[in-house]
Amino acid sequence: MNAELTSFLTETKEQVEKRLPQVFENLSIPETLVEAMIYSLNAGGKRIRPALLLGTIQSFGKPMESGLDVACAIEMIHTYSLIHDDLPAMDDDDMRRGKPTNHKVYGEALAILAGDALLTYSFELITQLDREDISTEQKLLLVQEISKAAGPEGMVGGQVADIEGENRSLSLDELVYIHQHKTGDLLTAAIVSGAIIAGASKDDIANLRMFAKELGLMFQIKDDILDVEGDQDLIGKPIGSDDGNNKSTYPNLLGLEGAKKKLNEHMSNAKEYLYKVKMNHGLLLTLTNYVAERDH
Ligand SMILES: CC(C)=CCC/C(C)=C/COP(=O)(O)OP(=O)(O)O
Ligand SMILES: C=C(C)CCOP(=O)(O)OP(=O)(O)O
Repeated sequence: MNAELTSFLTETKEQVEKRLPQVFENLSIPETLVEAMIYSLNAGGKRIRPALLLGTIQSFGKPMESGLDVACAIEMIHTYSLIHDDLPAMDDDDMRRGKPTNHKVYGEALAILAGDALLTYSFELITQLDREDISTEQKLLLVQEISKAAGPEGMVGGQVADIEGENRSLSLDELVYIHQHKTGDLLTAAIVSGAIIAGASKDDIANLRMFAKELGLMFQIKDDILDVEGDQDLIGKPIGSDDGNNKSTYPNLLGLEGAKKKLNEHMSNAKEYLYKVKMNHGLLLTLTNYVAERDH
């Protein structure tokens, strides 16, 4: 990873991790609930969605600070999805981000409710934004974009298709549907939200959306590849869990080399769309390379 990207990822991670606990201050919440929410939020993670959102704002020459709370909101939605994905009714995983999963520490009921609270509070946070540089119309666009990405047509729909696809072999089209919605849509929402906050034009948003769709596929294909050849200590959970859960993955369907070839094809497509956007491309290009080359 180049030094500039390392410092960008470190800086955005630090900003988000400082802000996240602050957004729960002065709220009247049962102590165990806030503890369970903060447990998973604090458990680490690459914070790639906040980095993409903030990086998009910066690439349009606007102050990243304007997107900090929305970046936190999207990280809260992502964290809820991981808490629920790990539940016994879903992937039944014991470890996440190098720590016991939320339900292992707090029990299933509280894990479900901590996820629910993270999801709902994320939207409360966006509607409460009080900044001169974000209009009411922009807030409405953000809520529309993010709720659609997280909801039945987005991440939830993708997760249902993923569960229904277990124990049978899927076609590539079916797998693309799952990857795009389960993973790609929230990553897309992060990038498009950055563009909305930066006041980007409709054309630029449309091209960024196409870029993000390709990036979302890349992200999950790489996750599948890491599940085969990654390092357990870096990933923070056992490798081979996709096989254990009888999931169809790119490496299962196309072989490891075939999966890597697809990853590269989507990377080329992503960069083509990115070059069409009127912005400074450098940062999002390096983030695209990072998605393909990351080790966890
Ligand atoms: C509505 C819900 C609960 C959505 C979950 C979405 C999601 C991306 C789960 C992780 O996928 P994964 O199982 O492929 O990733 P990991 O290998 O990290 O568990
Ligand atoms: C969508 C997928 C593949 C689940 C894991 O997401 P990340 O790889 O972003 O997980 P963290 O870094 O946030 O733990």
